[in-house]
Amino acid sequence: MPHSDHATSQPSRTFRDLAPFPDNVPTAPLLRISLVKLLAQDADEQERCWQACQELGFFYLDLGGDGSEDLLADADRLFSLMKSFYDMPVEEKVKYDFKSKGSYYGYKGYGEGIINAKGTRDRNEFYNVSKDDILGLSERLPCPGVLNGEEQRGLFKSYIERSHTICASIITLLSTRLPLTQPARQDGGLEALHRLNATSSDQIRFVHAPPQDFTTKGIALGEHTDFGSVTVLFNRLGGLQVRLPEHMSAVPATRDGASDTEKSLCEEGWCYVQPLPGHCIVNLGDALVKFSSGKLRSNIHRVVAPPGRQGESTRYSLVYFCRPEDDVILRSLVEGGEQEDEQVSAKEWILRRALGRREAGGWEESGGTEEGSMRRGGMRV
Ligand SMILES: O=C(O)CCC(=O)C(=O)O
Ligand SMILES: [Fe+2]
Repeated sequence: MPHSDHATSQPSRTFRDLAPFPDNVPTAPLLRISLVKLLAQDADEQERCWQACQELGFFYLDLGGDGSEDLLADADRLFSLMKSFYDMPVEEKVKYDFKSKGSYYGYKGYGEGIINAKGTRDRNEFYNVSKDDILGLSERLPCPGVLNGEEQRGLFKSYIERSHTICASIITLLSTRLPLTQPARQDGGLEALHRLNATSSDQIRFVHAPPQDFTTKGIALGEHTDFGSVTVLFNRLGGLQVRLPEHMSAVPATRDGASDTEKSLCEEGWCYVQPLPGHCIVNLGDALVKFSSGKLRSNIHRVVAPPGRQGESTRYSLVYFCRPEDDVILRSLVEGGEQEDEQVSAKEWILRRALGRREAGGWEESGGTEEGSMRRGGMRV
C-alpha cells in the first residue's frame, strides 16, 4: 500500500532544544514526498503524491536539497518573529482583533474560538496575515510594530511566495491528474484559479498554545477540515492529530506508557502526526474536495496538548493556507461530478467558515466537507 514510507533516507527525528517526540503514542502513516523529485517531474514521486492526496490528503514534504532550504530558513525566522508577537501583553494584541469589522485577519485571543457544537472554547491564540495585504493587493491592515517593519514584511513576502510556489506545484499535479471537464481545462485548470497576484483569502497563520494543566490536557484546536485548497504547515512539537479512515492503521507505539489522557485522545482513529525536521506537513482543504467532486480528500484534524514531556513546552506552529481566488465558485470541475445546490464563492465560503467558528451559535453553519470526509473513509460521526 502506498501509505508506508518508501523514501530512501531516514529523516532526523528531533528538533534542537525541544523534548523529543515520545515513542509511546501511535502516529499517522504519512508518506514522505520529496519536493526536489516533484519539481524534477519524477514520475514515481508524482504518483505517490497523487495517491496521498486521494487517500488521506495529508503528507510530509521533504524540503531538503536544491534550494528549497530557503523556505526552511524563512520558517525558522518566522518562528522567532511569532514569539516576539505572542510575548506582547494581551491588551496590546487584542487591538488587532478585527472580528467586529467582519475580518478574520489579525488576532484571535485564547478561548475566542469554538471547538464543538456544545460551544467549548479553544485553547490557543492565532494571528492571521493576509497575502493580499503583504503583496499590496489590498488595503493595508493595522499591524503591531514588531511585525510591521520593512524587514518583517519582506520576510512575510518571501515566505508567502515560496509557500505559494509549493502549493501551485501540487495544484498543477492534481489538475493534470483529475478528469477535469473540457471547459475547466480550457480555462487553464486548477492553476488558473490560484494565481499568486489575484485577490484571495490566502494567509499565513501563527498559532500559539501554552502548556495545558496536567489534569485537563486536551483539545487546543477543535476537529476541522481546512477551508481552502492546500495547507503548508510547520510543526516542531507534536499535538496535531488526524483521524484516519477505517481502512488505514496508525503506526503503533513502540513501547507502553502513554498517559490515560493520551490514550483517550487516540481512540476512534485519532493519532498524532510526528513533526519531522526539514519537512513541512501538507494537507488538502475543502475547496479541492469540491472542485474534484470528492476524488481528493480534505481530512479531519485537530490539535491537542503535545504528548509526553513535550506537553511542558509552549507550542508554536506556522501555517500557510493557499485558497482559491476570491470570486471562484466552489463547484465540481470534473467529468461526471455532482453539482451541489448551493454555489458559493471562495470568499464567502471562507468568511462563513472562519468567522462561524468564533460565534457560540455558529457551529452548524460553519461546517465544511467533514461528513463526506468521514463517509469516504467508512467512518460515521
Ligand atoms: O497547529 C497545527 O499544527 C495545525 C493548525 C491547523 O490545523 C489550522 O490552523 O488549521
Ligand atoms: Fe487545520
